[in-house]
Amino acid sequence: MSKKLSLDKKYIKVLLLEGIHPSAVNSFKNAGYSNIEYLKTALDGEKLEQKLKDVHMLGIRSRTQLTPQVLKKAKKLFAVGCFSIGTNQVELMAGKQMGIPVFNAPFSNTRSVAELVVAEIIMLMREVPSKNAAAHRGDWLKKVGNSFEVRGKNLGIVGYGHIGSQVSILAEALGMNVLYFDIEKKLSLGKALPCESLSELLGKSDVVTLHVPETPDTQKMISSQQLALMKKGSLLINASRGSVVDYNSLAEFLNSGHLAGAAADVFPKEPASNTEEFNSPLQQFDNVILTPHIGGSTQEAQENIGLEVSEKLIRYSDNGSTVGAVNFPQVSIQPNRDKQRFLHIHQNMPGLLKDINFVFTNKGINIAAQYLQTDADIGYVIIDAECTNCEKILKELKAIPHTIRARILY
Ligand SMILES: NC(=O)c1ccc[n+]([C@@H]2O[C@H](COP(=O)([O-])OP(=O)(O)OC[C@H]3O[C@@H](n4cnc5c(N)ncnc54)[C@H](O)[C@@H]3O)[C@@H](O)[C@H]2O)c1
Ligand SMILES: O=C(O)CC[C@@H](O)C(=O)O
Repeated sequence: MSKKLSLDKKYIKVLLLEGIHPSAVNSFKNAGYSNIEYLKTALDGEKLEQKLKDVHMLGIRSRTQLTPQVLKKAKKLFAVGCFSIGTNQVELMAGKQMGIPVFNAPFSNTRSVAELVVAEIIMLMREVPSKNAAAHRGDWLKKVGNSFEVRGKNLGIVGYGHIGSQVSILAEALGMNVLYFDIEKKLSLGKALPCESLSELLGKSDVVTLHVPETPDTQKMISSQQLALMKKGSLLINASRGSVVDYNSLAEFLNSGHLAGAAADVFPKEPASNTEEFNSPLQQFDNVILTPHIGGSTQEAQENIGLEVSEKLIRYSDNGSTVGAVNFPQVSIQPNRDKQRFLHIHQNMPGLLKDINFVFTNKGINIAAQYLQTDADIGYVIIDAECTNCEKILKELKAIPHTIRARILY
């Protein structure tokens, strides 16, 4: 066995923000990490930058914004875990250019979101939100009004990914006709039918539900123009991201009665903690369900996310594996404790691997195994070598032009 070279786990600082499920803390502890700080809230600005100064691994949910400026100041940060599906809160390209892989949990809360959406479809179709609000004020609204069964109604799903497709199955079990629109070709589940365009879907649906990621293309993808295409008396549900819908326009269409109701779980500006005030132009409407970004907030989902993301961070920290990273070349690798393991992250330039190998071959050091993956921007190589002068080797690896980061793992 080699002598111990890497940073001892007790010195690897893990910071978990935003009340991540305690399953993550247990998972780090079980893997030998003891330097863990756990906060219930998000941090921003100066407070976040100060806190990150000595942090090696950071866990966040959807509220902590990791901008290039914040990342640049976090000199020791070597990995980020988003304990969520969305990763739009992190500047992924900046992270990559700084050699920081970002991991997430792409599946663990999808069922929870789908269940909430199905519940909201039924509640909105039965006008429960406005009847409930009236009852709280002492008014008794016992009338059929515009209450309908969901059976036989058209549900339009925008974004037929992990969540959209589960909503599709559940809604079809309730007797709804499912239509969907996705920019990618998707396998239709059950009897669901694809639409050629967003406009086609909007014009045909009694309820529209949004399940797209936040991207430049999805910014305000539902605004006045699209709302005007929706059927009179139809419903809109947004549990994707706040930036996807122009809520001022939605408020106008609710005001005019063109839309019969809506549900929103996500907002362009969400409070950083439960003590901050929440404001939205939708607050004036009894026929709108407002929830505080809790689509994925169930015990089942949060426990699974805690385990899934912490395990990805631990595998990267322990072995160098980047499987599941959303901004990094993926290297799947097992530990090889009989050798010394080096990680080298560099800008993807021709000839760099030759320079890296020269550091070893020039000293007659045997490279036992090498794993390289690249993307258009960076290269990530793991080298298992048999060396005695590892610190010197590391120094030379760091000195290679276009190196972003180099470390000895063990
Ligand atoms: N409310 C919550 O608590 C909560 C929880 C989980 C996820 N989310 C949000 O839901 C989003 C979707 O989650 P998912 O797991 O289904 O993601 P996914 O990646 O599995 O599916 C997203 C789908 O949207 C499609 N898409 C992308 N851009 C599109 C466009 N312009 N028009 C039409 N389709 C487009 C993609 O091709 C993909 O099929 C996440 O990105 C996240 O922002 C919210
Ligand atoms: O946990 C949260 O803050 C919500 C995360 C959710 O929107 C997701 O993208 O998974």
